[in-house]
Amino acid sequence: MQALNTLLQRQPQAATDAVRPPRGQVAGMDLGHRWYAPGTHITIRGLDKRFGAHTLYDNFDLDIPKGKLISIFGPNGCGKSTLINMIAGILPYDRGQILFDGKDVHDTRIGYVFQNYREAVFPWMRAIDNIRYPLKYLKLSKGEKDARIDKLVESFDVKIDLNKYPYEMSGGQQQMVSIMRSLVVDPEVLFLDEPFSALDYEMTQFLRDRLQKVFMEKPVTTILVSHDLDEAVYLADYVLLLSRNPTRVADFVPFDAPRPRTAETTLTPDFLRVKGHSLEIFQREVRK
Ligand SMILES: Nc1ncnc2c1ncn2[C@@H]1O[C@H](COP(=O)(O)OP(=O)(O)OP(=O)(O)O)[C@@H](O)[C@H]1O
Repeated sequence: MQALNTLLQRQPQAATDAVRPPRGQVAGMDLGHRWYAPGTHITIRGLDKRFGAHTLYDNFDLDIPKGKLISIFGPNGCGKSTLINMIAGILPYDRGQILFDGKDVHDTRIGYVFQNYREAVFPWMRAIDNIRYPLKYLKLSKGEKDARIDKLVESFDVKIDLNKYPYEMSGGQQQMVSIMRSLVVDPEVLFLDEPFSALDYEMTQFLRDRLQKVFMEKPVTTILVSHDLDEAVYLADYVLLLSRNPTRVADFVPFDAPRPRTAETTLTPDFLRVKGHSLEIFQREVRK
């Protein structure tokens, strides 16, 4: 709950001299001593993370493109959640730099959906108040806030009564509330840590489709951790395959099937090729 509160209460601050990146740290320019390409949103350089004597990340570099959905897939315990938590600014790292368009995470609006929705939604608030909650930290008029909520409710095609409390809702409905709450701030970056793994198939399909719809309306840089390779490929613009520790990028595989993707997408040669290739890399890493 602590991490959640920190995230929900984080307001983008005006850039100050203390947090403004040094001259030259803009997309397409030299970031310190390394080049990064135009179109890059998040740059990770020289990241180290240790848990006690165990080195999880050692001088790790990664570029994440803007407005794309990246699925992270890799062996158990390779550090998928640790990576997104470090990028989202809720877990400290030992060394390195993570910048968003040259900005610090504290100057970036982010949305985060946790796997465990039961601990993520506020049980004492109605669904609608859960969704509205992060807006109290943004400088918007009441009319603007209402308009945001109305648009989200419309996008998600919500059929349930949002005046209900979480305990009156199914797990899938609670996770939908959690996803809507992460989107209401109009995030620059959206983090999804296994958001569907505890949900039934029907609800998973529904929420994947809603997410795709929102993403098509406005492509927001999204980082998804998934244990389901079909899901990882189905939703992704790129599948980031991680190795065993110390964690490296094993591959970064593009998948550019048109959206919205449907059940038919999973039967296309392109989908089967990307999935087959990803599985091969995964099995190679697991055997190491
Ligand atoms: N707070 C912590 N203290 C000590 N070790 C930790 C901590 N958090 C994670 N680890 C260790 O770091 C490694 C990576 O954990 P992480 O949860 O990031 O992996 P993951 O790839 O998301 O795992 P999974 O596939 O099981 O979801 C694991 O070995 C884990 O035990």
